This record gives sequence, C-alpha cells and structure tokens, in this order.
Amino acid sequence: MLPIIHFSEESIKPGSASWLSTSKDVVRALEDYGCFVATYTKFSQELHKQIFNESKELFDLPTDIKMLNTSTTPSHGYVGQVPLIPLYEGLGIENSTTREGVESKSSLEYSKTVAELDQIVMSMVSEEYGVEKSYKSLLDSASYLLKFIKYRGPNENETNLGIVPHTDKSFTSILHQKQVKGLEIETKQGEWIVVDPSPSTFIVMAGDACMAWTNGRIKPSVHRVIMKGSEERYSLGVFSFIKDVKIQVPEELVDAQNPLQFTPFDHYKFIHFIYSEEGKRSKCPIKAFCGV
Ligand SMILES: O=C(O)CCC(=O)C(=O)O
Ligand SMILES: [Fe+2]
Repeated sequence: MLPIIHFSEESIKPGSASWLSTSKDVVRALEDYGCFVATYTKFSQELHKQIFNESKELFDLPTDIKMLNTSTTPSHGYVGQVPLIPLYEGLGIENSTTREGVESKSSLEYSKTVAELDQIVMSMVSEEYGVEKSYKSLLDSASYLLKFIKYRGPNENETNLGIVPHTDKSFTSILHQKQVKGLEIETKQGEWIVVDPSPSTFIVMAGDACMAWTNGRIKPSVHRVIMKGSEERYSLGVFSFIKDVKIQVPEELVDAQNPLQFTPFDHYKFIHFIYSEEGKRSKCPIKAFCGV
C-alpha cells in the first residue's frame, strides 16, 4: 500500500509539531515511492461532485468542439483518438489557478484548492531539504495545468491499457479519481500497486522536473492506467510547471557524496524535447535533456 498522509487543520499550520512530523512523512514517502495518497481538510465533497459533473459535461461535447481546445505546448490541449491508447481522452486547461485561464467557477476553485495542497507539500519538502529560497523562486514562476481525463471501457479484443507506463513531465502532479479503479503505481521493487479511488483522497506525485531539482533525491513514480471493466472512468490531474525561469539544483543539495546530476534547464523546452525524435527514443528524457 502507498503511504497515506493527512493534511489536517493542525498539520497545515507552518511550524506546528504536526507540520514538522507531516513534513518528515512527506519527504520519506516521496523518496521511497515518488508519490503518496493525501487527504486535504479544505477539499469538500461538494467540490468533488461539482468538478466531476463539469468533466462529464465537457467530454459529452462533440469531438470537433473538444479539438478546438488547443495549446502551443504538446499534450496541454485536447488529446484523444490516439491509436496506442484509444480509450484515453484528456482536456487540458492552462493557467487554471487564474481567472484568465478558466471560465468555470468550479474549475477555478478546484485548481486553487489542489494547488494549495501542492504548495503545502513542496514547502514541507523545501524546508526539510533547507532549500526554501530556491523553492520560493520556482513558486513565483509556477503555472498550473488542470487536466480533465476520461477513459472509455475497452471493446472486445481491444487493449485495456488506458495510459502507458510513464513518469510525469511536470514538477509535481496531483491526481484525483472518481469511483472507477484503474490507476496503478510501480514500486521500486517492480510491483504494481492499484490505487483505490476515494472522493476524499488525492495522489500527490513528483514529476521529472522535481527529480532534477532535488538532484535525484526524489524520483518520479512510474504509473499507468489499466481498465479492468467496461465502465468509463473519469480522473483529474493538476500539474505544476515552471515558466520563464530555469530550474536549477540548489547548491545545498550538491556535495562530495551527491555530485551535481542536472544542469539548469527550461521546463517548457524540456516538454518540447520529449516530443522530439531524440526525446521519444530516450529511456529517461530528463537525463538526456539536462543530465550531467
Ligand atoms: O487517469 C489517471 O489516474 C492517471 C493520469 C495520468 O497519469 C496523467 O495524465 O499523466
Ligand atoms: Fe501521469
């Protein structure tokens, strides 16, 4: 089972005893699994219902309308009807924590709430590592992508692979599932853990960019989606990306035992690299892109 961490009223008070012990749990979980399951006191069941209602309304739109949702960044707009993963559809909303980025009230509220959880988690990590200053500069340049995701059930003789095993290209990712199982996370021992959906839990994950920033201390978890039944599955992702400033390993994380592993890099150039021929061929694109 994945570690479960509760972000209660008490544990989100910076400096409290509960904050400090939760911070240690967060770092341990991220170092061991690259992810963990979280509950967050500020997330309501009402918002859970609203955001998934909205998701259904969006996916019920005709495909040609959904395709109008484009982005200059690969995979940040509408993705669907991809031959390798025919069950998958994703609709991305960039800058989802700002009013310009989103039109709907629940998308904005959902993104802001989940982004808050993300910032609590990463503040804890940065305190534990003694790299608050570096994190602060990244946070000032963070941008969130809200992704609505839907998988239809497979037809007979069709693949049941919802999404291929991968690590996220983000700095951090926070996933949320609706009732239907499917998300699986690979442990360091190579076992796949099925993450049970719950209306009150999130999966907090480190992305490739977080591995580079922490000089390899936190590795992103490999995950996939397998569709077992015929019922359609809805999930959501809130992904953080760093815009305009380069991500750089803080000097506090480099010493004789931990030599520098990554050179400063532009996060969005990295995303474009992944979709290039060289990036597609690479086993570990972040190392190929900016590894020392
Ligand atoms: O649908 C899920 O639970 C996972 C989605 C995912 O891994 C992604 O969009 O990167
Ligand atoms: Fe993912």
